[in-house]
Amino acid sequence: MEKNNIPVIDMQNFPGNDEKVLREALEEWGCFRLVNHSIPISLMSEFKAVVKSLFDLPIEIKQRNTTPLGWSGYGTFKEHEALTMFDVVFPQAVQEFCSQLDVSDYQRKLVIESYSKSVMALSVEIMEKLAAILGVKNYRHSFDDWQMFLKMSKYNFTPETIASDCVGLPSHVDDSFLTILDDDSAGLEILNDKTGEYVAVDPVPGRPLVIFGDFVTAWSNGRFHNVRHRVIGKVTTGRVSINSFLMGPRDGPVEAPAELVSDEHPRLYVPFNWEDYRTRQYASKDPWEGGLVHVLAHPIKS
Ligand SMILES: O=C(O)CCC(=O)C(=O)O
Ligand SMILES: [Fe+2]
Repeated sequence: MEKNNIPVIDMQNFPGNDEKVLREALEEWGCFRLVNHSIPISLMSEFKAVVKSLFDLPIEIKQRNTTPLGWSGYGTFKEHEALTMFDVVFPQAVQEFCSQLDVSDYQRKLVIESYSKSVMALSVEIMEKLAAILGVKNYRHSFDDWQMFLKMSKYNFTPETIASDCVGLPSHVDDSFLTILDDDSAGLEILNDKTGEYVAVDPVPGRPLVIFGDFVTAWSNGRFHNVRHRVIGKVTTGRVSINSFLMGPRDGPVEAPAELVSDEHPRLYVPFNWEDYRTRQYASKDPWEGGLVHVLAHPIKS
């Protein structure tokens, strides 16, 4: 556990004591810090350096970054600009991103492709552990075909915006199963539901943070927690963060597997397609409010 109480999971301690820690992290926090994981630390820092260099490109080049998803690609929001690489399971998708931004073959092969593979493999490993904890067998071998996208963000805070307690990204829950956030960006805060207070998540080099989103709550039939979080202005050096979002099945809905539904635990959420869910969130009046309320199996009558 860290000084702010955020659980720390050792990926090598399975089976072992960390199964219990992982369960508690999911039931209480909706996030945890990772140690002894499979992404090489040198690759994390090389990838970060490449991402920083992409943000230094002229705006006309950054604007070439588009994806098949209407709501992603290069965009700006207040102090924040973002690039997206969609569907990292496919080398063609990585290639497409790299050609949009004139990335060299060296950087593509040795850094961007390697990082994408590595972060996807780690997400699959985490999902397998979640399935094992819940006793879910049907999903065990199919996570590696799930869709994942990478959102790279740069926050251009100034001394003035920092002094005015600037929120770089408002409080929200992720529309994802899980999000792996790279290791060294100050300013992230997560909400501790028990105390109702935000907790600062300090950067720890080599130790990414895993954040659970709405889809894990739906899939686990309410057993696992998602977590509200936000980014506040702390540094003026251009805060760059890399978010790897594991979205869900390629050809099927997000739904609680049969093992998790019973008379005692009736289905809480109707099955949904993750892309429709996200599209609705983006179109909604308040996209920062969680979207689970729209997929309740028994909507609350007003
Ligand atoms: O930049 C960060 O640290 C977090 C960003 C985030 O929460 C998001 O993009 O969903
Ligand atoms: Fe987020």
